[in-house]
Amino acid sequence: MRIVVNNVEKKFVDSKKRQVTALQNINFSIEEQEFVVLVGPSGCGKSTLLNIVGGLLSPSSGEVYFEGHSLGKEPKLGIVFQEIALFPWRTVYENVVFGLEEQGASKQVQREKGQHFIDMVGLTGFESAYPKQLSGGMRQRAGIARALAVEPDLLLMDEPFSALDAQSRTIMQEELLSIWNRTKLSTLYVTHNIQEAVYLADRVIVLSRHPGQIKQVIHIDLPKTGRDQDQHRAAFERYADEIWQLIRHDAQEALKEG
Ligand SMILES: Nc1ncnc2c1ncn2[C@@H]1O[C@H](COP(=O)(O)OP(=O)(O)OP(=O)(O)O)[C@@H](O)[C@H]1O
Repeated sequence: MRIVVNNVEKKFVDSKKRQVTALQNINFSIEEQEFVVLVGPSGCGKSTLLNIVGGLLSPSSGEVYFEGHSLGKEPKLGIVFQEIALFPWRTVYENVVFGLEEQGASKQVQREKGQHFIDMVGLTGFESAYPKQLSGGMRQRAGIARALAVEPDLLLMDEPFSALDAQSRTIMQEELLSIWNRTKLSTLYVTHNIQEAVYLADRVIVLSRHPGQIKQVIHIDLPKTGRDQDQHRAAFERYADEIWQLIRHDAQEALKEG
């Protein structure tokens, strides 16, 4: 399935009743089994765009559609946010199977799929733990398992590791890539971390701000595994530098505006 974002524009009214154009003229697609990363400075509209693709916000104009999707059947989405919205009163297992329950899956299907994805994210043995008993990284793993459990057509991730310390973040990036290599889910991933974008993406979409527009699209022509190995270091840094040069000015402006 292919996800098409066609001429999307989003306007908000700010606290001073002024109209703000958060996104303008946004056109791109996410191909089947493609990992697309949206990158850009603070306030460029990354989260707004992800929420529009996920149907959580409506565009002011334009549309998002799922090509090759059977009519009458809603596409399934898996969403992972920065602050994982796990239910505190549910165990890891109960959180992971939440979407399956909503879909009306049988208890047996819930058990099989729930355990499969708990194992996949490395939480075997923590099925009965409650979110408050887990580290930040483990909570994100549970959130990812919950998103994967519904076997989504599209996985949406909004800065899923930004609240983690640097080491946990690196480990989670590696694990996400390994999970992705097994599931090959079409993914839209938001970050303002350039290294993360180059490490994960098939394609990086760089947004500019005021209004948020697509500044450039960069294909990362590196193998999907081992991008951090020595032989790819020079190319990796070239991509990272190219993206930084595109963002630099906007990032400085964003900083001045606080
Ligand atoms: N509900 C809202 N009402 C008014 N303005 C909004 C609303 N949501 C977002 N905006 C504005 O739209 C623009 C884009 O915001 P958005 O949160 O999508 O950016 P972002 O790139 O995800 O930022 P960050 O990296 O800081 O999370 C900003 O100028 C923001 O202030």
